[in-house]
Amino acid sequence: MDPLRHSPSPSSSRASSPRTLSCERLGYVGIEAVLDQLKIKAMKMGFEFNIMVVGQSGLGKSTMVNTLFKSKIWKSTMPGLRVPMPQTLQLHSVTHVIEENGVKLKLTVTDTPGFGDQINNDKCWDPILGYINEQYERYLQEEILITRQRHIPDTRVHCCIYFVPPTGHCLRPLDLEFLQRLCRAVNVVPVIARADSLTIEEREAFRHRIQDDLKTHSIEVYPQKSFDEDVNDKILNSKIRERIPFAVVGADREHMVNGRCVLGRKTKWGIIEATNGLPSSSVGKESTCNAGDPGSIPGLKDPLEKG
Ligand SMILES: Nc1nc2c(ncn2[C@@H]2O[C@H](COP(=O)(O)OP(=O)(O)OP(=O)(O)O)[C@@H](O)[C@H]2O)c(=O)[nH]1
Repeated sequence: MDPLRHSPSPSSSRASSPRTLSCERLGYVGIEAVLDQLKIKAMKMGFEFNIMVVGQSGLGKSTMVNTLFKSKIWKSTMPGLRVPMPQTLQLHSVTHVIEENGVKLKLTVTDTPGFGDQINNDKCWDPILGYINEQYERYLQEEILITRQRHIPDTRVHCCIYFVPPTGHCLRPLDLEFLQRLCRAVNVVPVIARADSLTIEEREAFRHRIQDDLKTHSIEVYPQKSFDEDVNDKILNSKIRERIPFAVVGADREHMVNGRCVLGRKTKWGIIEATNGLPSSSVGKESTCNAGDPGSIPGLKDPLEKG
C-alpha cells in the first residue's frame, strides 16, 4: 500500500480549518527563506515614519524636535549667531532620509503653530485635525485606484506628540477637548513640556493627576489597549503606560562640561542634560561648544523641505 495514501480520518472530513503540517512530513519547502526575502525587500524600500508635534505656543515643540534628532531640522538660525527660535505660524513639514547600517528611514516631522493664545479658542483643533484627516484621505484615494502605484507615498501621521504645559495642576479644559478629538484620529503621546520647571515631586504628582484625567475622560493615548495582543505586549505596554506622560526638557545648544560635550539647558545652578534630564554638576567650568550648531543626525541625507 502506498504509505502516503492514508484512509481519511474522521476529523479530515470536517470543514477545513488551517492545520500545521510538520516539515518532516512535507520535506524542506523553504518557508524560512520568507523572512530573508521580506528583510531584503524592506531594506530596499526603506521605512516611513511621520511625527507631528502639537501644543500651546512657546512650550518648546520645535526645540524638542531639534533635541530628538540633534539637528536644526527647520527653524534654523545662522550658526554662531544667538538668534532666538522664531514662532511657528503655519503647519510645516520637513522630511529627511536617515540611513543607519543600510536601513533607510524617511522621517517627516510636522511642526504645528501653537494654539490657545486667542481670546476664543473654539475649534482651534480644526486645522490640525483637518491636516491629519487629509493625509488619510490622500492615502485612501491612492489605494482605491484601479492602477495603483507600486509604492504609495505615506504622509499619514503615525505619531502625534502632545505638549502639556507644566502647570503642576491637572489637564486644562482646552487640553482635554483637544486630546479627546486627537486621540480618535491618531496615536497620541502626551509629554510634560519644559519639565525642568517642576521639582521631581511636583512632576510625579502632576503625571499621576494627568493619568487620572485621561482615564476619567476616556482619552486613550498610545499604547492603546488594542495593542496588548499577548502577555509580553501587555507587560511592555503597562510599563510605558506608567511613565506616560513623559517629562521632557528640550535644548538645542551643546556645552562643554568636564571635557564632555553635553546637550542641555544652562541655568544659574548648572546644566540640565536634555538627553537624561540630569544636572551636570560642574557649575562655572562649562563653556559652549559648537555654538549654534548642535551637530547633525548620523547618516542624515537630503533634506526635502515642504512648504
Ligand atoms: N525652560 C525650558 N525652556 C524651553 C524648553 N524647550 C524650549 N524652551 C524655550 O522656550 C522657548 C520657545 O521654544 P519653541 O521651541 O520655539 O516653542 P514652540 O512650542 O515651538 O513655540 P511656537 O512656535 O510658538 O508654537 C525658547 O526660548 C526655548 O529656548 C525646556 O524644555 N525648558
